[in-house]
Amino acid sequence: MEQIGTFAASSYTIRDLHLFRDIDDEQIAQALADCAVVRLAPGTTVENGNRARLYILLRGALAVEADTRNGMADGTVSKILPGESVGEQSVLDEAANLASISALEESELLLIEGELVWKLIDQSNGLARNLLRLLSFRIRAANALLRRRQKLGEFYRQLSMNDGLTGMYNRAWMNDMLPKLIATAHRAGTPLALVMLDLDHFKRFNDTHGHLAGDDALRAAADVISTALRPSDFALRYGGEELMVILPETAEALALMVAERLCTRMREAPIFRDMRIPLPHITASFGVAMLEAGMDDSALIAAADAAMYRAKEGGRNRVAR
Ligand SMILES: Nc1nc2c(ncn2[C@@H]2O[C@H](COP(=O)(O)OP(=O)(O)OP(=O)(O)O)[C@@H](O)[C@H]2O)c(=O)[nH]1
Repeated sequence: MEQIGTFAASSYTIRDLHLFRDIDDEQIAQALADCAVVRLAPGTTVENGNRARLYILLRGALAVEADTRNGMADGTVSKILPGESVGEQSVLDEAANLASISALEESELLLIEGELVWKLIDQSNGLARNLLRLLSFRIRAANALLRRRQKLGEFYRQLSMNDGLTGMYNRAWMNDMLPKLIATAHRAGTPLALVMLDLDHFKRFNDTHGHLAGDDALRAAADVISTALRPSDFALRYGGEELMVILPETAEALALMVAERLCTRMREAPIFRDMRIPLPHITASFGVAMLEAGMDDSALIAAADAAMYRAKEGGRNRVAR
């Protein structure tokens, strides 16, 4: 960063500076006359000497990266073009500018010390108004960025909580949610039922019709389950061909009825590899377990799993408890 002269001695005028737009004030031009104009070689960084300063780009282009020291930096880089300014917030905060400002190409900047900016604000309503406009624009842009990030975060969170093949919740979701649902049930003293189901002879289905047809069958099974539940129930893919249904506030008799209904719909659901040739129906074995006093998630899952194996042993395509 090399000082090449002063603003008065340069070929630039106050009209080149967006912050001073519509301010026709001779006094301001005079106040800026002695401000340094510096040149930055491409790739070099502004040395702000830990001061609050306003930089206005006169020529070239700058990249501004948010503060890299306070842990808030996330790689967002803004591009600054001629006439635009950097550092107005640090001047208003009277704090050193912690953003990293570097030249994308050979650039010239006007450097205005923080104290002078304050003096100019006292002198000119126009400057104060322009600064407010600029800050309001920055706040709006920052809010929009935040909203976009929130949406993206939510999108990735959902992606990590859902199974790619069936779209159902996955094991990660269950690890997070089942303990919470169990804690709520224990606290409120309401019943909670867990249904574990495993597709029958699925290895044979895969071996006979191919793995892609197996995937279709799994999707069909997920559809049967997901569409047959109340909005307050949850369905997820527990593992390979094992699915799970969580029924909060559901007593045993009702849970058994729900499981029977799912079992019937499963054996009746059509499965299509393509639209011409429907594949054989699939069935599943269902195990129902009720949350008992002192039970945690592992114990409840183990109980549902044991019930599901009883359904397998009992001949499959059935519900056991
Ligand atoms: N197509 C497909 N198959 C899967 C997927 N996940 C697990 N499987 C298959 O599911 C089959 C499960 O087989 P087993 O555990 O032997 O059980 P099964 O043949 O269903 O027999 P039973 O459970 O005793 O009725 C295996 O062949 C797995 O490859 C998947 O995402 N897609």
